[in-house]
This record gives sequence, C-alpha cells and structure tokens, in this order.
Amino acid sequence: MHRYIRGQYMDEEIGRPRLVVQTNSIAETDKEMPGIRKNEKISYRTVGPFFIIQLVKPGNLNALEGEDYIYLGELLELADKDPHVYFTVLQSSGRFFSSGADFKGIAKAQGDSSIEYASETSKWLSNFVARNVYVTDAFIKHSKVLICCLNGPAIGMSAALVALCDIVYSMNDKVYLLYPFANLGLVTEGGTTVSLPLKFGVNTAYEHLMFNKPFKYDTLCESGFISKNFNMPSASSEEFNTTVLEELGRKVEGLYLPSCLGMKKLLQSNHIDSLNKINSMEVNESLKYWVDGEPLRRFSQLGSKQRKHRL
Ligand SMILES: CC/C=C/CC(=O)SCCNC(=O)CCNC(=O)[C@H](O)C(C)(C)COP(=O)(O)OP(=O)(O)OC[C@H]1O[C@@H](n2cnc3c(N)ncnc32)[C@H](O)[C@@H]1OP(=O)(O)O
Repeated sequence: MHRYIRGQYMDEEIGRPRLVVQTNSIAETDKEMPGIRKNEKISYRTVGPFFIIQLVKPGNLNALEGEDYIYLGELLELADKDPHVYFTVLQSSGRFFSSGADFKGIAKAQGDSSIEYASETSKWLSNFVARNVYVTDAFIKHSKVLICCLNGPAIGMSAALVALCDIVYSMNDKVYLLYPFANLGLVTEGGTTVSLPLKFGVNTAYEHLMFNKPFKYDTLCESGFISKNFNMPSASSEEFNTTVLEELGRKVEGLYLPSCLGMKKLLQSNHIDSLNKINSMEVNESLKYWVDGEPLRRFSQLGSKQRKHRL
C-alpha cells in the first residue's frame, strides 16, 4: 500500500519509496510491465498509485483501430492485477481526446483478402463483436477507480468508454461527446444504452442519440458528468495532464487507498448487472447492421469527406 509522505509515495510493503524519479510533486516510475506488447498509439506508465494510459496519436485525432481497443482492454487488465495501483487514469494528446473508430482501419478489415471468412456474419463476429464486447467488458468490470482527463472532444466508441469512467475532468469548455451511431448506420454500443440514460437522464439521452447531437459542455456540467473543469483554455494537453496528475497526487495524500477500492466495488454494484447484460445485447443487435453493410458504406463516405457529423 502507498502513503504519500514528503512528496513521495512510500510503499509500505518494502518500507521505502518504490518510485525512483520525481516530476514536480509526483513521483514517477516508468515500469516495464511483463507480458504486454507495445502500441505506437497508446502509452502507459505508473506514477505512485496511478496507472496512466495515454493516447498519443494526435495526427488522426487519436482515432483507434480494433486492435487498439483490444490493447486498451489489456492495459486495464494489467492495472487491475497490479496491487500498487488504485486509480487508472486515461489521458490523451492534441486537440481531441479521441475521434473514435478509425475509418481507415474499418476499410482495411473489409478489404483484407488474406483472411477467408465462412460468411459475413463470421467476418463481423471477428472484426466487430469480439473486440467491442471485450473492451467494453474490461471497462465495466475494472476494479480500480477510472479517471478520464478530457483534453478535447470524444466520439463514438471512445466516447462510450469515457461514459464508463468514474470521474471525468475537462481541460476547458470546448469538450463535447458525440455518439454518431444514427449517422453511421449503427446502434448504441460500449454500454451507452445504459450509461447515457444513467448519466444524462433518459429523455436527454434519446434526444442526443436519435438526432446525432453532441453532448456539449453545458449538458456535461449540468448533469454532473464532468466533476471539474480545469479551465485551461490556452494550455497544451500535456500541461493539462500534468496539472491533473499533480492535483490527484495532493488529493490522495493521507487517504487509506483500499477504502477507495472498496467504495468503487460498492458503487459499481449499482449498475454492473445491467451493463453486463446490455454489452451482449448491443453487439448482437449491431451485428445485423455490419452484415447488411450500411456502416461500411457510411464509414467510407466519412473517410472521403462526403459525410460529416453535425457539430
Ligand atoms: C468498431 C466500430 C465502432 C464504431 C463506433 C465509433 O467509434 S463511431 C465514430 C467514428 N468516428 C467518427 O465518426 C469521427 C470521424 N471524424 C470526423 O467526423 C472529423 O474528423 C472530426 C472528428 C469532426 C474533426 O473534424 P476536423 O475538421 O476538426 O478535423 P479533420 O476531419 O480534418 O481530421 C483531422 C485528421 O484526422 C483524421 N481523422 C479524424 N477522425 C478520424 C477517424 N475516425 N478515423 C481515421 N482518421 C480520422 C482525418 O482524416 C484527418 O486526417 P488527414 O490525414 O489530415 O486528412
């Protein structure tokens, strides 16, 4: 267990600071985790009791392919297993938190002739259902407190994962969440059938989902979705990430951190059954749409800029 003493996290098991490098008031270690590959779009590290996952591909607004979502799930499992970790912190880079599923990745899955599928159903079970259900499940059952640092907007599957976080901080009032399922020939995914009505109210969720309308800052604040706006309009995402981490370091000072995990387990028990149920229902409902081909047509229009979201 960690105690934050004189600017250092003391590891009570080994009776000395486990952390070797200090960045400002936050002690840091870039621990090599066994058994996990690297991913050029997503980095991770531990800082005291915080397991930090960062999206680091700002060039395409941190769009993620199927394999990247699987990687996120694997990182969550890693954080789950680490007894020194109490908080899993999601950070990003650049002007967007994440623009969701990568339309180039989806076109690649469709055009890949190296794999022969028995049927369209078999193809989309593998390219959509299995991946989606896995990463959503990893977020639903995660045992550490999930904190999201929204440096900018989040879209689609990535926005669904944001809605599964326990605490969300924003960098400024330009952030929004968009679930463009109706514009892309999809249905709700990533637990949003449950998480959005829960966090915004049923009718507000309907209005935004049916008409492809972004949840803008005002709604995010009024609903309590955003716990705190750091109000850093001219800062970089890196400055925002550092500021949040420093503040978190001060916030956990003196806390008995296992209590936080105990409370997470109890709070999670309120909705975990309905989230588990909907995860399976959502992907099974979506499968029909992928097999029919409408999402592919629409993702391809998005890639060629023939289709846009109304923001
Ligand atoms: C697994 C299946 C599940 C699917 C669920 C989903 O996640 S659905 C959501 C899918 N994502 C989207 O619909 C967002 C698509 N992007 C946009 O609508 C716009 O890019 C934007 C986010 C509104 C931002 O518009 P803006 O005009 O500010 O920027 P650009 O469009 O010029 O984008 C900058 C570069 O980023 C690339 N890019 C953006 N989003 C994606 C993406 N989802 N996939 C791949 N690449 C993306 C864009 O192509 C630009 O790159 P250039 O090389 O500069 O052209």
